[in-house]
Amino acid sequence: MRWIEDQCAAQASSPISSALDLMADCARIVESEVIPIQAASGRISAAAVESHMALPRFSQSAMDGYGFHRADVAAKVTGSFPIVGRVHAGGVPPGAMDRGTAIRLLTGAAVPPEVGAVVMEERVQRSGETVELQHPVRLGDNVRCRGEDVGLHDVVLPPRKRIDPRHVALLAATGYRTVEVVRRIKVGLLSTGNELTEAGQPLSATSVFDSNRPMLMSLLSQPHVELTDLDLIGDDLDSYAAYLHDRHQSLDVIVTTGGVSGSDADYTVRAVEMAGGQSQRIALAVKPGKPFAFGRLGACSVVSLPGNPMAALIGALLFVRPLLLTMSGVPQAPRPGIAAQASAPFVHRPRRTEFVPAIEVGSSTSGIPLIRPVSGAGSARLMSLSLADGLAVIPAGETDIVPGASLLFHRFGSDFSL
Ligand SMILES: Nc1nc2c(c(=O)[nH]1)N[C@H]1C(S)=C(S)[C@@H](COP(=O)(O)OP(=O)(O)OC[C@H]3O[C@@H](n4cnc5c(N)ncnc54)[C@H](O)[C@@H]3O)O[C@H]1N2
Ligand code: MOO
Repeated sequence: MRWIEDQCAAQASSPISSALDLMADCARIVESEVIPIQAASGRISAAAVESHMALPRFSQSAMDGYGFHRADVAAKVTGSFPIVGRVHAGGVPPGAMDRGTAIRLLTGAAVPPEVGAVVMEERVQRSGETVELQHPVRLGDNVRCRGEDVGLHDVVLPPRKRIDPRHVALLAATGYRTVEVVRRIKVGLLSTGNELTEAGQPLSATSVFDSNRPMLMSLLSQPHVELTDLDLIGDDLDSYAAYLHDRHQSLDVIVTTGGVSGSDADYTVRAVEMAGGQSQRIALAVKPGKPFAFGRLGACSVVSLPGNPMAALIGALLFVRPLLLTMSGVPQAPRPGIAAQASAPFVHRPRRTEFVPAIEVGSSTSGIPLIRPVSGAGSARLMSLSLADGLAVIPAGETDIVPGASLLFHRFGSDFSL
């Protein structure tokens, strides 16, 4: 395992990328499994899937209408055509079709090879068993050609791609019933702190409800993740270490919150070590979210996030979700975000990249979203966070942001899927 002690020693705090690099270096890509395609939405493909067929497999009518001979279409013949047959979707076309005739075709029907175009039924006059074509049509009109959608051997599912219902449809249309996906990453979540109480249990005068674990359970409840609730752990080093030792073998990742900032009452790093693993505390140049640790217990990665709720959320967004994708073999993509403009000051002390809960208040004359900080935000506060539309990012090197200045903004919905 490559640690980053040198960097930490050189800088009072480490950039976000150091923690990501450290985790990526240690992350192992998990195995794959084969599952029914109906269950594959949200899972990550393990390998490229090629089509064994062209789509459409045969030329099809795109409309309910009439097919005309390609020689007549090419010669722009109009007038009255006897109807010599009828093909519905799934039906088999009759034998060879002569010039000067028309064939009734329903949407999806196989188009006989002689047909050069299909004319919608609304565009012709039908009387008895003849059809009147008043205007010439173009070759190929309303015909779906064999292979125009998918070619034989086209990749219908790229590797390491998050599968969604569109891919499921494409797999089904090309005849697949199952697909090979990355197995779900087994993640255990625990909260630490003697002050914490499970919602629904009586509170003592100085205790607080555990909000981090429910928050992270819902944040990480994703199709490519198999979550285990590891409950609340009190501030007792021996039992914390014994618990980690017991539980880590069946998990790929343990995420902890609280007890990581390094005081004599913060047990997480020591508990990982006492359980037989290693853990590295890193002071990150991120606000909120500075105290952080990453370690290994056997094959299980242990990500330790700070206890303050907003800091825990930022840590999970910045580090835990990317780690789970890395373990699924998905290459890290730059975090999305949009350019926004400050409509009010953002107070910022340099040194840490700051994520500020912000509200969209409109857009500038050039269409750029205008944002202002939510009042009363803080690492330990939840109301301001829940009122925000997203997080504004103030780079470590900046000072206060003045109205009119540009800012990167991550919408909770589109950028973080909250
Ligand atoms: N002397 C220092 N004190 C603190 C530092 C520091 O650098 N030096 N860092 C501060 C920062 S920044 C943060 S963030 C917190 C993180 O500390 P810990 O990770 O050790 O977390 P705790 O001390 O256990 O808890 C902090 C705070 O959060 C509440 N908490 C914890 N877990 C939960 C939970 N599951 N649900 C709801 N609330 C939770 C806890 O009660 C505390 O109020 O440390 C600062 N201190
Ligand atoms: O950085 Mo702490 O993580 O501000 O709350």
